[in-house]
Amino acid sequence: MKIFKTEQIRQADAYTIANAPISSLDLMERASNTFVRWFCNQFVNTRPIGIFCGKGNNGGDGLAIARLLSEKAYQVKVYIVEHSEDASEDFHANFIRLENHLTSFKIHSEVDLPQIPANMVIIDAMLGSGLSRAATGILAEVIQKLNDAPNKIVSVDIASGLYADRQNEKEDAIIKPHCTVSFQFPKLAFMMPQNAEFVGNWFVADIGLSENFISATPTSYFYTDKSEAECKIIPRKKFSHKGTFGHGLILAGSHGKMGAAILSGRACLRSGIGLLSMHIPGCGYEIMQISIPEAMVTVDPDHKHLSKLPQIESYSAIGIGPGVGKEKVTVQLLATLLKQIKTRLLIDADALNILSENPYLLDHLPEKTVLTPHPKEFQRLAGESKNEYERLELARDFAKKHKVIICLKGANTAVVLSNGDVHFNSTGNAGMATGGTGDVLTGIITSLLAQGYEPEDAAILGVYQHGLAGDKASEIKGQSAMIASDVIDKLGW
Ligand SMILES: NC(=O)C1=CN([C@@H]2O[C@H](COP(=O)(O)OP(=O)(O)OC[C@H]3O[C@@H](n4cnc5c(N)ncnc54)[C@H](O)[C@@H]3O)[C@@H](O)[C@H]2O)[C@@H](O)CC1
Ligand SMILES: Nc1ncnc2c1ncn2[C@@H]1O[C@H](COP(=O)(O)OP(=O)(O)O)[C@@H](O)[C@H]1O
Ligand SMILES: [K+]
Repeated sequence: MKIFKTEQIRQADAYTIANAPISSLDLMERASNTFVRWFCNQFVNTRPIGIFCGKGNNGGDGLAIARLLSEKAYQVKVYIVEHSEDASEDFHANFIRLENHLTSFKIHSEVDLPQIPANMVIIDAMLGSGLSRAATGILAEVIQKLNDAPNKIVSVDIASGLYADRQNEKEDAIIKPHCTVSFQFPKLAFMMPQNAEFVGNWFVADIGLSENFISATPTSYFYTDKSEAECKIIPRKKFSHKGTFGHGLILAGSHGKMGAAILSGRACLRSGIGLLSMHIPGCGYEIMQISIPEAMVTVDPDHKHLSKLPQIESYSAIGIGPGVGKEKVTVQLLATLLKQIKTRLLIDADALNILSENPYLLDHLPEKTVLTPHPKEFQRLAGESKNEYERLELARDFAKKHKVIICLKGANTAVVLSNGDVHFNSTGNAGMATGGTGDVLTGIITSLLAQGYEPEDAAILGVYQHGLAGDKASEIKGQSAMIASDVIDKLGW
């Protein structure tokens, strides 16, 4: 699914109005109807509804929603926050339509603020994607009051006060909704961890903007949903054999960290690879043979750390990093690997930290190497950033400069391609914030690379499958009890 910036959403709006054709008022009616259909599935009509409207088109939506809900026998109270003398045309039109149904209450100043019954559901339609400056004055006061109340809040299109695609200041007044119903596209703001409390659960309501415009308009931001992930899967053919699915090599583990090697190896085998070899330090030999009988093992001459690169010519993909540490001998091994490698490569964990501490190695990264840093590893690699928008831009610049693919891990992992495109992931949950889940991701993506998936697809699909397995694991174990091995158990499609 594409993610458009505010300006492009406005253009999609205008294009649809001109070409559908449909009047802008009818488009607002359609959007409001879509919202109302969603709302009626969530909330019964015995609960009182309070709709807080601004005076732009977001407020116009609020007025239309008020009328449509009252037609469905909801008890609706409409409050208009008088932040400006002027109102948009469609706000006016909906204000007139509403007059026959309901009286509205104007909020000019703090004294006009209503008492809010505890069971009232609040619909936030004060400011939408037209936000051009921070909410101040009476808007900020209403936002503060609603945030302080215990009531459920549903934001129309986007929380009032939240910029759709740029950074807010810390002190900005922004609604903290329980959920947001966004028109046609998710907003870039929804992908940023720092905005979690200003988004809540979010849903996309298809309001029928022009398909032609959407498909013809380029964007750098995407959201990987089920259908997009599934269409990347290459089916296994009936007469295929283990040679069809590649032979991967994972270099992982050190004394005390053999678990990382085992997790990545198991995940790799559970993701469809034909053959897997593990290169590990001497101390891990028996552990590995017993834990993963399906994997072949090459043993490093060093007992505790990886020090010597094995023969690598025969592998279709190589993954390196989980639990390897940063010993000098391991730095040397990575440098040799970068010089010799001719196949697909994934670099994770301490192997990324080695890159950060030896930046000359970055010049030797093969094109389309997949890097899987968590935020701290990324910071070591690419430097500090003031906020998550800046971090994303830093990742895009880094990926373009070094022609690599970066999986910036976290909720909504951002897969940043070497052309600067960003694919945010839709799966996964906070139960995955536990040691070893990153090693599992290394195994999955290495497996897909070995099977011949293009690195872009291996990264996007691997991240999706990892999160999906995490979601299945959390259904059974719950988020607190699940561990990385549970994620591996739930792999497969
Ligand atoms: N294609 C779409 O996405 C559609 C959008 N619609 C609605 O239209 C909204 C956008 O409407 P508008 O562009 O009128 O903008 P808003 O309703 O978000 O903002 C209203 C007006 O307030 C002013 N304003 C901005 N920031 C302010 C602030 N901090 N304090 C006071 N005033 C401020 C601006 O001049 C803006 O035009 C969307 O969020 C959505 O709810 C729907 O009606 C129909 C279709
Ligand atoms: N809150 C979350 N929601 C979704 N996924 C998460 C969350 N927290 C962590 N994850 C996922 O779990 C993995 C953690 O990786 P990492 O930090 O490298 O762990 P480790 O080094 O212990 O293996 C990443 O793939 C990340 O996207
Ligand atoms: K809103």
